[in-house]
This record gives sequence, C-alpha cells and structure tokens, in this order.
Amino acid sequence: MKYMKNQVVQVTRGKMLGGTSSINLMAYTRGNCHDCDTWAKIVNDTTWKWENVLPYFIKSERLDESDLNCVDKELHGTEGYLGVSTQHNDVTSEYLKAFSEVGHDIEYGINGDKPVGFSEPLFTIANGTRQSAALAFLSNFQDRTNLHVLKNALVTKILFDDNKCATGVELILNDRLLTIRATKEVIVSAGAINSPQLLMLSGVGPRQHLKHKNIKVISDLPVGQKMQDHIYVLVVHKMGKEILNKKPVDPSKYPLPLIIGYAALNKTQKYPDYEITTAILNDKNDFMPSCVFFLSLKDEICQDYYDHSGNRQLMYTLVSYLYPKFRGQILLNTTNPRDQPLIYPNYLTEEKDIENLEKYVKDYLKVTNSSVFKSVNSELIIPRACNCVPDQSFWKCYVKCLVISGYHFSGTCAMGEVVDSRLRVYGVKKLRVVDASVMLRIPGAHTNAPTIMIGEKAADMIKEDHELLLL
Ligand SMILES: Cc1cc2nc3c(=O)[nH]c(=O)nc-3n(C[C@H](O)[C@H](O)[C@H](O)COP(=O)(O)OP(=O)(O)OC[C@H]3O[C@@H](n4cnc5c(N)ncnc54)[C@H](O)[C@@H]3O)c2cc1C
Repeated sequence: MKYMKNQVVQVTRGKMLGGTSSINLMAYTRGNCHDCDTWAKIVNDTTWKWENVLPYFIKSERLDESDLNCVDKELHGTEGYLGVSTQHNDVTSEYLKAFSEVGHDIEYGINGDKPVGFSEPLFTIANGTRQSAALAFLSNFQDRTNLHVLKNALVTKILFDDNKCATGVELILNDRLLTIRATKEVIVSAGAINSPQLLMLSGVGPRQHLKHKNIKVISDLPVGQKMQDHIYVLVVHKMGKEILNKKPVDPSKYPLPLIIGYAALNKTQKYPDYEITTAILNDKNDFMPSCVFFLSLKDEICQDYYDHSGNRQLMYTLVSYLYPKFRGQILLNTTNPRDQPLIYPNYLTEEKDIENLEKYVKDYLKVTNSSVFKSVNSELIIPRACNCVPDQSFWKCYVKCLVISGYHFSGTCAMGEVVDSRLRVYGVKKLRVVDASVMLRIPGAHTNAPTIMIGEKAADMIKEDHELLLL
C-alpha cells in the first residue's frame, strides 16, 4: 500500500455462519437519515428514505428493556430477534464530560435521528451473548421445514439458462461438486468482497475483465468497481493520572468501555463528517491485542506504543472518515473460486481525503483542551516508527502512518449500478444481491445494523414480488 507507508491492509471477514457479524466489534450503529435519504434520491425510490427504512431497523431490534430509558423509545424495538444492549460505565461518563466541555452534544442512543452527538454505544449483545446474524436470525428457525443450511459449502457459480434466468447454484461440499436448483430465485449474500467475485465468476461483471479471464459474459455490469470503506486514524493518549479507576469489565459480557461520537466541522451540516470510537484501557497490556490483531498495525508501531505507555491508563480513539472520496476495486485473480480475488481498496489515493483526515484528527484533538484532560496531564503518544518530523507535513505523515481499514467494505454491487432498488441484478432474471455490497454510498456508521436493515427490507420485497406478503 504505497499511500499508507507500506502498511499491509487486512481485509478481515467472518468465514462462518453469521459471517462478519460473528467476529465484529458488535457496535450497533444505524447511520443517519441523510444516508438513506441520499440512497432514495439516487435510485429514485422513496421506499429507501429514512422514514421508510426505520421500521426495518426497529423490526429486527430487541433492545434490553433496562436500556429503554436511555434512548428515544419511538426509534427502538424490543421485540425483534437481534438482541441489543448498552454498557454503563463510570469511566466513560467522565470522558464524555470532556467531550461535552469542548462543545460536543451528549446524546444517548444516538442512532439516526440526530446527525451529531457523543454517547455510550449500543452493542449487539444480549445477556452476555454476541448477537451474530446466525444466532439472531437462524437459531430461532432451526425447525422450519423450508429452511436448509449447508455448512462448509463454497458456492462456485450461479447457473443461468439461455434466457439469462438464474436457475440455481453450483457448490463444493466435502470436495463434491453439487448443483442446487432454485424454484423462485437466487439470492447472493456473500458480502462486499465475495458477492462481486461470485457474480464475476458466473459471467456478471465488466465485459473487458471477464473476457480477459475467458469467462462468457452474461451481463456487462460494473461489478466490484466502486468499493467503499471507512478509514480510521488511530490516536492514543496516555493519562498521567487515571480519570477514575476503571471498574473491571467482565469480558464475557462487554468489550472495553467505549464511546462513539459523531461530529461535523460545519455545525449546521445535516450529517457528520467523522465518527470517533474511543476505548478506555487500564494499561498497555489491554491495548496490545487490539494494536496487533484488530488494528493490524506494524509490529514496530505497536512496540513503540508499548514502550511509551508506562503503566498508565490509555485512551485509544479511531477517528473514522465517514464519507471518503476514494473508490476501490475488486477483480478476479484467477477463475478458481477457491482463490481470493484481487482487492484494491485505494485508501488515501485522493489528496482531498488526506487533507480531510488531517482536519478531523485535529478537530477531535480539541478534547485535550478540556479541564478533564488537563487535570490528568494527558499526552498524545506518537510512535517513533512513523518517522514524522515536527514540521508542516507532520499531520499528513501522522495520518499516512496510522490509517487503517474500518472493515466496512461496501458498494461493490451498488444499487443503481449493478442491482436495481429492489436489489435485482440488471440484465438477468431471478437473481438478487442482499448484503453490504449493495450500499451505493457508505453509511455514516458501522455497517452491521444497516446490512441487517437491508436484509429485513429485502425479505419484504421478495415476499411482495412473489405475492407472499401477509398483511
Ligand atoms: C474486525 C471487524 C470489526 C467490525 N466491527 C463492526 C462493528 O462493531 N459494528 C458494525 O456495525 N460493523 C462492524 N463491522 C462490519 C460488519 O460486521 C459488516 O459490514 C457486516 O457484517 C457485513 O455483512 P455482509 O452480510 O455484507 O457480509 P458478511 O457478514 O461478510 O457475510 C458473508 C457470508 O458469506 C459467506 N460466503 C462468502 N463467499 C461465499 C461463497 N462463495 N459460498 C458460500 N458462502 C460464502 C461468508 O463465509 C460469510 O458467512 C466489522 C467488521 C470487521 C471485519
């Protein structure tokens, strides 16, 4: 990655039932109304407007009753399959005071209706258990006679008849090649990296690329072409004194004490520019697993953090650029479905993105002017391995050194380009894509809840199209 100081970017995904929801950080964030209203406008379909998708967020949610007092009840559901709850922690309350002092609103349960504000987040956790999509949406229906789940199966191809009508899929199970026929339609939900791979392997994709790979073109579409992601910049503060003693968190119930906040540089703007995800850590030993595995930073950078943290309380923040300009690309490497596709995220290829990231990091750092931060002599740790000299180029260098993927891959089978607003693939029949790849503009939030909303909405659209919707 030449624009990112030679960092290797891990394109982490969950290869299991429940997919990436089975390994993610479990933050439950929906994005803001501007996101869906923009989608609706671009695809000219008002059913995607915020007011029309909100019922789908609510439908799937089962917010813990004890958390209802912290949120606007109208916007949350308590009867869905996806358990959601929050963790209250005295130490996060203290840090929230610091953000409030420098002008950020504290808005509990911020989830769509208000564009900006800082809060303890909601998590997809219920009774101490991760609410993966598999646990939430499959485990309750194991006895259904019309539901069959094939574990450890790799779908290798979508099959079409001469009328470009999807008739089923080919898959490998226990080294055997099987064909499954579809009676109504085929729905692809392989995620933003593998859905485009599967479509291209099946002849749906950019003509030139498919021809180059000797794949017969069924529909010439810009599959894989407009990959999006959030990019995070890491900011770590060491506290000279502790801001409250953190009560030990039960890791079997919640991850680290977290704050999630949304901020806009222009206070009248209707959507945020950046998001912060802030974790409060007892000390460096809490930080190392995140640094090495989750953030996937280079060893020498993590070592620097380790060496310079002392035994102090740490606050690590990921400043997330919510609407970056860069667009990446997924291409086939080979025609073997077992091979990974080529992934070009193109982070930081746009000069404007680097400039904006610098601005957002600096805006976030205003929190260090708060009396809370001053009272504990907070200190920004700058890893020496970044080799950033303290001149005018310092923040540019900092951003390039400490930028990572937000793992919010999306947009590779975008609505309006590859699928229509009912998620049907253009140029073929009886084929839909339903996952994060259809997001035509990345939402200003973590992407799990928006993906589940898309799933809920797609379920109704499919039932409507087959006249199965019970009113
Ligand atoms: C480390 C990490 C942390 C994250 N943290 C958060 C968070 O805190 N909050 C949040 O909202 N979002 C988070 N996300 C992002 C979020 O989890 C994803 O955006 C979301 O789960 C994507 O859902 P999806 O259905 O599009 O794809 P996936 O969940 O990736 O599902 C795709 C599924 O298809 C399967 N598959 C792929 N190809 C084939 C094939 N050929 N045959 C058969 N099966 C196939 C995969 O095994 C997988 O089960 C995080 C992501 C990562 C990686």
